[in-house]
Amino acid sequence: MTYRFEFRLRVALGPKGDLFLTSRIRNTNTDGKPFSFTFAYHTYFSVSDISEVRIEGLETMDYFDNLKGKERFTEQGDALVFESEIDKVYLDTPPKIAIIDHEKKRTFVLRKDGLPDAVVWNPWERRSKTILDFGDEEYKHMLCVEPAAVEKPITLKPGEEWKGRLELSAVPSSYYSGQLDPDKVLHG
Ligand SMILES: O=P(O)(O)OC[C@H]1O[C@@H](O)[C@H](O)[C@@H](O)[C@@H]1O
Repeated sequence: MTYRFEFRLRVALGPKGDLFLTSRIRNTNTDGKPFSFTFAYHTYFSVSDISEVRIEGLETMDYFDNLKGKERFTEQGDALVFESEIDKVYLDTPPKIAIIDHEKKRTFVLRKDGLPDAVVWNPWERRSKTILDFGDEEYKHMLCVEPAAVEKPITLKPGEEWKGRLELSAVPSSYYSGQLDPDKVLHG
């Protein structure tokens, strides 16, 4: 089935280097029909060493595990850490998520709106080798955290518009330096 829609992406850089991405999708069907879609910003973050980074903001969240037949689980531990392939869709996530890179003394802060879910993906060693445009060792230095609307597709009637906003900031500090209170990052 084909649909007419308009997609607008606004990319803006703030004075401190913050990146603002605003997507707008409008149903421009002339036949009166609604349409549904899912959406994700496939944002790849550069990290020092995947085994040393952690994500705060997703602990205790429910997720679908794409590596286990999309079964639903609940995250138990503290911050998320990584030691093998991951492809999970976290559901109803908070508006702020932090990727803490202790070695680089840098934290990425994601602020999102209109994007309830968050995909977390790293192909790790074995799968990396099957991805043509992905170097065999690159998985060590990247992490995808993708603000998304995937669990519940968005449905737009003709004329209706959806907006999904993402703000990315890199904070030149670390959790341990004391300059960055994780609680303030996530809830401030
Ligand atoms: O290569 P892309 O489009 O950035 O996608 C990478 C990954 O993105 C994730 O959203 C998917 O859950 C993975 O299965 C996928 O492989």
